[in-house]
Amino acid sequence: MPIVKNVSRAVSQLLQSSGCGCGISIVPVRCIGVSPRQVASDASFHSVSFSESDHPRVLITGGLGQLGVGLAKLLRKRFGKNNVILSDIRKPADHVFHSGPFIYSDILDYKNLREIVVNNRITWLFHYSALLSAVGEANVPLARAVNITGLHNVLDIAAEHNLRLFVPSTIGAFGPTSPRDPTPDLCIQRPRTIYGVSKVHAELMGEYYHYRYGLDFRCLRYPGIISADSQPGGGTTDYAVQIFHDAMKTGKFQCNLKPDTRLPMMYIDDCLKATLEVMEAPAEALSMRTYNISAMSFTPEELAQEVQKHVPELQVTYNVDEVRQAIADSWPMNFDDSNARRDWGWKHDYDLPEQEIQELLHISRLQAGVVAILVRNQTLRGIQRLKPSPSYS
Ligand SMILES: NC(=O)C1=CN([C@@H]2O[C@H](COP(=O)(O)OP(=O)(O)OC[C@H]3O[C@@H](n4cnc5c(N)ncnc54)[C@H](O)[C@@H]3O)[C@@H](O)[C@H]2O)C=CC1
Ligand SMILES: CC(=O)[C@H](N)C(=O)O
Repeated sequence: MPIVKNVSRAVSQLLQSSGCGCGISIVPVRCIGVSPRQVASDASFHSVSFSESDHPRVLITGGLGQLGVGLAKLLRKRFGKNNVILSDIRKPADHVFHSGPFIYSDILDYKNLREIVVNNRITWLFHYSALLSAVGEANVPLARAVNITGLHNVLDIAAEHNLRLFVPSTIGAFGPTSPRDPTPDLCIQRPRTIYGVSKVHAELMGEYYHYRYGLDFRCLRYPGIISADSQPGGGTTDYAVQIFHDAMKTGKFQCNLKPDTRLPMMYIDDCLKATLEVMEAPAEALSMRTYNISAMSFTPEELAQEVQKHVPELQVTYNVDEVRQAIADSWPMNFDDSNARRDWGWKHDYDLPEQEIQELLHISRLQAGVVAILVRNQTLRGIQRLKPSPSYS
């Protein structure tokens, strides 16, 4: 039985354009001063643009989505607040704006992105901007621009300025002809979404730039990510976040996938930990540049049963969204991440249920004014309705 150790805040924004930068439709003209083609073909595989004793200076693109704010928090703890710049095309919430450097950056604006990298002497770039699977199918031209043209901009700038570059890929980079249970790192990849196609493209382009120009490209294929205090951006796995909000807010949850749809999932802390670990791994340890990472795998029915142990009144119904279901049916059911475990010691912390609670992890207020008590263990253990905490008001 797969379990989640945390409970999420806020409602899902499935297919909501504002959460995904869908207002952006112009692809600016590129202004390349130094093409990656001018990078020496015998350049070192290792990015050495900063002294190993220094902290990296980090830029996160698309940082206001589900994962970026948490990543910034983790990296700031590690490298110092002012060494990590969060960027996006959206306006940050007050608490995000005041938590560390934030800058506007549209990844489709090559010149602006380059300026930011140069002026801030960036050495590591985490490229999180993307349109996810469901919103991508709803706006293919925009997904193509953001996920492919944007990636090209980032790759060129990273190569020109010797950055260490992290680009996340996804279980969505596989398709119906890939082995699904489990899915290894190297196998047929013929995804049938623009999201998946753009992610395979990112994997291949990143690896090409690595071998051709020496770009220090690192990539993890994330499962669906479950988070407590951030909203999902319009993907197929969003239901696994939404169920917690609905359990807390209304006691009713309508799932848009069939009850037996099994997908790989991961708690956000594991995802961000893996991201930092692979970026810090010595280059010699990396036998590949794109790795699967895995933690748990569950179906909506299994997750609902687990949540109902804690919220017995939760009513779950199913109203299948054909687009999402077709996507989910083509994705891996279980992910083989043995290469990551062998090469750089990847190990997840949050997994199938274990009965002992270790410690209270986190308190998050939901929109409805209730508070979820989140416990630290491999299981979702307690949800309580409390008055809003003043600290969140
Ligand atoms: N959340 C998940 O379950 C998974 C996420 N990933 C990948 O991780 C990365 C981050 O994911 P999330 O935070 O969930 O995505 P998200 O959809 O929540 O956030 C993406 C962000 O990109 C920004 N963006 C859109 N167009 C932009 C542009 N032109 N310039 C700059 N920013 C732009 C949006 O404003 C948004 O804040 C993505 O690349 C995604 O593909 C991979 C697998 C699973
Ligand atoms: C698994 C992903 O890449 C994302 N959450 C999506 O469902 O599109």
